[in-house]
Amino acid sequence: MKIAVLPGDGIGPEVTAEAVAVLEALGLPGLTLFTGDVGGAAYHRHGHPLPEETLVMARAADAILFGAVGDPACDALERHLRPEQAILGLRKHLGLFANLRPARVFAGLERLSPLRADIATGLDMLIVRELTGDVYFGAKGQRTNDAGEREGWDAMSYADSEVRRIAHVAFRAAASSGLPLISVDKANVLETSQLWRDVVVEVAAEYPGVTLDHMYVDNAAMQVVSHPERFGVVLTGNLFGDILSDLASAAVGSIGLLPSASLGERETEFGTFGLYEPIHGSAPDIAGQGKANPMATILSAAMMLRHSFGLEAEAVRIETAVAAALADGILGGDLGGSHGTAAIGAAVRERL
Ligand SMILES: NC(=O)c1ccc[n+]([C@@H]2O[C@H](COP(=O)([O-])OP(=O)(O)OC[C@H]3O[C@@H](n4cnc5c(N)ncnc54)[C@H](O)[C@@H]3O)[C@@H](O)[C@H]2O)c1
Ligand SMILES: CC(C)[C@H](C(=O)O)[C@@H](O)C(=O)O
Ligand SMILES: [Mg+2]
Repeated sequence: MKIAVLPGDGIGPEVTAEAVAVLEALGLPGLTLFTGDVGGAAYHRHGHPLPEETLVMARAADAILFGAVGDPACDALERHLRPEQAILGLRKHLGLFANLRPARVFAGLERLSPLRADIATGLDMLIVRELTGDVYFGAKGQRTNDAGEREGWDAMSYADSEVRRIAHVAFRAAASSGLPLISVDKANVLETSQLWRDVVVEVAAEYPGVTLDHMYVDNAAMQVVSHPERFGVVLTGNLFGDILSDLASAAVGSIGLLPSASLGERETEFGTFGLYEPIHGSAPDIAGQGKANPMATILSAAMMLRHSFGLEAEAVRIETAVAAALADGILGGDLGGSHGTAAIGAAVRERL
């Protein structure tokens, strides 16, 4: 079982080190880890945020554990050289179109949420975010318009097949969990969203047991914090999913708690090939201070064991240990506590 570990920038190396230590603490036989450069760290060393050798390593692995990329020192570089291109490039090159972002308030941990406890208690949703299309990957640029003014532009589009394959992922998740499905779009304004909605309705015919609703993204943002219990599986595009998942993380308590899995169609001998990362970024404001909460990355490692290695019991072991640490008051600064990165990692390992 080969895992490519790509720590990246800022707090990325700090949080991945703890997740790797958790994996090692499980003592799984046959686990081999390789480390590669991505992001600003790779740019500074190799002149490119996603060096060819990193891509080769990623392709050769059965799963990827990714930290975060992003470095303010690189923000003035041409876009194709910026750290963020590493994660966008990995998703695109590896065909990882299905991004699973579960957001859940653990039972008894409603107090971590800024929402009223009676509202927070119903928050348990799976955001299924399309990850390789939308305005992220359309043509873009800056130009001078006819009025002689500077203008920036980004083309948003989705092809039928792109919507269809991610819709199937969401419908399957809804069918197997018995949860209702809400598709989030902006079909009242955007043609891209109208096509999205039409395709989702077509796919729905294949899943008669799944309850489907559609919601405009502005309304969805409002309801995630006012009525989170209405959401089970949430199907949405790349941009809306990016925004809604940060919102959902705040409703849970912190962005330092939300993991993700990015999956494609490739199967290995162990499970589905995938990339696993916290939903947060490189957090330059707290990088290098040992303050980052590694739980999102540790929970991402649990998702890796589940989806890429078929190790459900070990995944649950990690998730239970994280929940136990939180219940015991092991809280990072992001949750109003004073535990540092290493202390949180150690506390999770003690509870495995
Ligand atoms: N997948 C990724 O690699 C990824 C994701 C998001 C942002 N980014 C990049 O990260 C950089 C910073 O972006 P940003 O500031 O908008 O978002 P961010 O997620 O890095 O940070 C937002 C806020 O949340 C806090 N935070 C984030 N993760 C935390 C953790 N584990 N523990 C405690 N606090 C945490 C940060 O300190 C900051 O105050 C940018 O370059 C951005 O492009 C990368
Ligand atoms: C860093 C950025 C490209 C990325 C995204 O927008 O997908 C991040 O915000 C995320 O949520 O993984
Ligand atoms: Mg994001």
